[in-house]
Formats: sequence, C-alpha cells, structure tokens
Amino acid sequence: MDWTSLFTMQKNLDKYIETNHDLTTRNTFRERCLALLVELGELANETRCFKFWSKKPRSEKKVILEEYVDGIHFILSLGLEKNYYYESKDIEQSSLSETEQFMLVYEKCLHYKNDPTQQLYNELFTSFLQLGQILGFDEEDIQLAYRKKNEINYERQNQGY
Ligand SMILES: O=c1ccn([C@H]2C[C@H](O)[C@@H](COP(=O)(O)O)O2)c(=O)[nH]1
Repeated sequence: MDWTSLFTMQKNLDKYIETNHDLTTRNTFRERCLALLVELGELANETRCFKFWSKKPRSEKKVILEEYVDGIHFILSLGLEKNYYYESKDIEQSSLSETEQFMLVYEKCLHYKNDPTQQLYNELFTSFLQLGQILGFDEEDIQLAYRKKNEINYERQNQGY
C-alpha cells in the first residue's frame, strides 16, 4: 500500500488542527503518544478480545475499523513529528493472539516514545498493520476508512470540537 498520500493528508490535518488551537510552536509528541495508547484501548474494547468474563459479542467490523483508523491517524502523526515515513512492504503475518498483538503494539509505542528512531517507528507501524491483519482488514478497507475519518476530523474542527 502506498502510504504517501495518507502521510500528506495527515500532515495537512495536523497543521489545520495546530493552527486552529494556536499550537504551532508547541511540541505535541508526548500527547500524540498518549492519544495512540488511548485509541488502542478503545479499539481493544470494541473487539472485547480480552473480556473473558463477558458473553457479549464484539462490535461489528465497521465499528472496529473506525476505531482502527483513529489509531492510523496518530501513528502517521507520530512519524511526521520526527520527519519519518513508512515504506510499504510485505508484512509478515503475526502468529500472536489478538490480545498479545495489542500488547505488542503498546510496547512498540512506548519504546518509540522513549527512543524515537526511524527503526523503532517502522516497528511500531508494522505491529499496528499486523494487528489490522488479525482484525481482518485489507489495505483498501484501511485507506477508505482513513479518508472518511480524515474528512470527519475537519468537520469536527469546523464545528468547534
Ligand atoms: O492532531 C491531531 C489530533 C487529532 N487527530 C484525530 C485522530 C483521530 O481520528 C481523532 C481522535 O479524536 P477523539 O475522538 O479521540 O477526540 O482525531 C489528528 O488526526 N491529529
């Protein structure tokens, strides 16, 4: 998948939000890291993969995909803050369970926060794409849902969110 156009869309959205909130000089790296961790929690909640105590079914795939692309927003953003991009490549399928893969992404996110290198950024990105594979999303699903949510994010800014 070509990520270039998504990086460009994210750059424009982040700039728009920064201007709207007078943040042009403030570094928001830590906040974006926490935002990604929070999105991961919201995503895990929709899958209910860890809720061994509940018989309630997971949310519909569409709802899970919406949460997933919120995470994509912050991952793109976290690369842009450090001027890193992600080159498309074949992703090795993960052998982990959903729960284990979630925890791997959490670890990769914190690792990158503490040591923001291109290598660790690639690892974070890859682990999140592997999670997407486990959840059953193909690249087209992700691109489409990302574009839709990106537009909604502009609307929310314009409505005083
Ligand atoms: O600088 C920012 C701030 C927010 N978002 C987007 C990512 C998610 O799609 C959404 C999360 O907003 P909440 O619903 O969690 O408030 O906002 C960005 O893309 N860039």
